[in-house]
Amino acid sequence: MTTEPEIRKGLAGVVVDYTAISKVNPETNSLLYRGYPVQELAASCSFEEVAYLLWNGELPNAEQLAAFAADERSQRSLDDAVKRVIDELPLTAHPMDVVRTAVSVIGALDPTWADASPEGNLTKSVSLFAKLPAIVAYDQRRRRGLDLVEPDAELGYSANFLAMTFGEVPSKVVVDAFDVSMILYAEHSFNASTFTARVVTSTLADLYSAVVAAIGALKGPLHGGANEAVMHIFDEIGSADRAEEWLDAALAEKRKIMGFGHRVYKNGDSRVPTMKAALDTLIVEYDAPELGELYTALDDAMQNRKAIKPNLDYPSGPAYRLIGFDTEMFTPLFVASRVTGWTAHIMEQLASNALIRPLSLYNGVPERHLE
Ligand SMILES: CC(=O)SCCNC(=O)CCNC(=O)[C@H](O)C(C)(C)COP(=O)(O)OP(=O)(O)OC[C@H]1O[C@@H](n2cnc3c(N)ncnc32)[C@H](O)[C@@H]1OP(=O)(O)O
Ligand SMILES: O=C([O-])CC(=O)C(=O)O
Repeated sequence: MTTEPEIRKGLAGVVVDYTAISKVNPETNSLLYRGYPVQELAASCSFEEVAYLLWNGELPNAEQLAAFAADERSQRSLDDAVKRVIDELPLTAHPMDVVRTAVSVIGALDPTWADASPEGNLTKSVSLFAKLPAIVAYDQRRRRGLDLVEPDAELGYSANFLAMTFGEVPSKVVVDAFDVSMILYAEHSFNASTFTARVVTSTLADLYSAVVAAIGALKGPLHGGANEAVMHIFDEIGSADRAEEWLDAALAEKRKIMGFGHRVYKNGDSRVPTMKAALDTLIVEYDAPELGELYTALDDAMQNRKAIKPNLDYPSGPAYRLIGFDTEMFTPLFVASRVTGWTAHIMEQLASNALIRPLSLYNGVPERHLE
């Protein structure tokens, strides 16, 4: 008698490989990047330092950081060919499609695309890290009928990102909150988009192909697209006093409440308290208490009805709204951050590669033959 193999839908609970990049521990509700708690990194480091850590395994010393920052700052501008392609894309294209296309064009223009050595892939990773803010900022501005703002090599990553988007550097509170969001979004083990990048890499396709595929996976509302979807929900609800009534109707319709729930964390996402604290600073900065009230009202109602905790997308959506980004730009912001984690995983996959090719159990029509 043959026993049927166990099928784990969605690979839930399946451990597929080792990683030394990050550890998600739902029991202790913690997240470590290269051994460091992400909360400590968010409190004491810049996003540039965290990117360096993810790629190199150690935090940079002052000299290494200066060299890394100079390298990043020198690569922030977009090639004219990339700008032209972005200009050609209609405004009906979702900003994630614009980012995906722009990264694809950058890959096609890179004559060293096939160099998959660790040095070659690190060079490509830093280049994408440096250019993604320009892509996102340019797309945000063109949607508002505004011209591109050139990068400023005097500014750090987040201050420059915001200056390229809004034409000026906002207050330190805003830059710091944005930087914290970039750090928190950077890496999260074998999530769907990172696993996608690893699957593509496992075929020995190039880094750009893996990143483009990962962007596609991140777009969906069950993954990165949830930060955008949270804001649509907030707009539907309108104000805190309507949250319970809205939630009951949504649950009665069997809707998934975006920004809540997680495949790995069942007792709350380790990053939420840090991002909620950053959101709170923005609520004060922009004098927007009603947004905080709505946040709390929906969260409280969700705990009463379903006891499902918020994930990182729940506080980051309203934070990006307050900073001034259009809602559909939120997931591209996630891309700008997660490109660090994706590329670290691409290099880790290549360092000990095995083609990723699981099995399936056939349940179609039995064997049959042409007459
Ligand atoms: C940065 C990130 O990518 S974090 C994730 C962002 N995604 C979201 O916020 C989308 C909303 N959340 C969800 O859809 C889910 O919680 C996921 C996809 C994130 C995780 O889902 P899974 O691990 O597959 O859990 P699953 O979907 O099986 O949920 C288990 C139960 O909780 C319910 N549930 C889970 N999340 C939610 C939610 N957000 N709203 C309503 N019910 C939910 C499910 O309906 C299911 O109920 P059932 O057992 O009665 O059918
Ligand atoms: O880990 C996951 O499944 C989703 C997530 O939170 C992330 O990618 O940051």
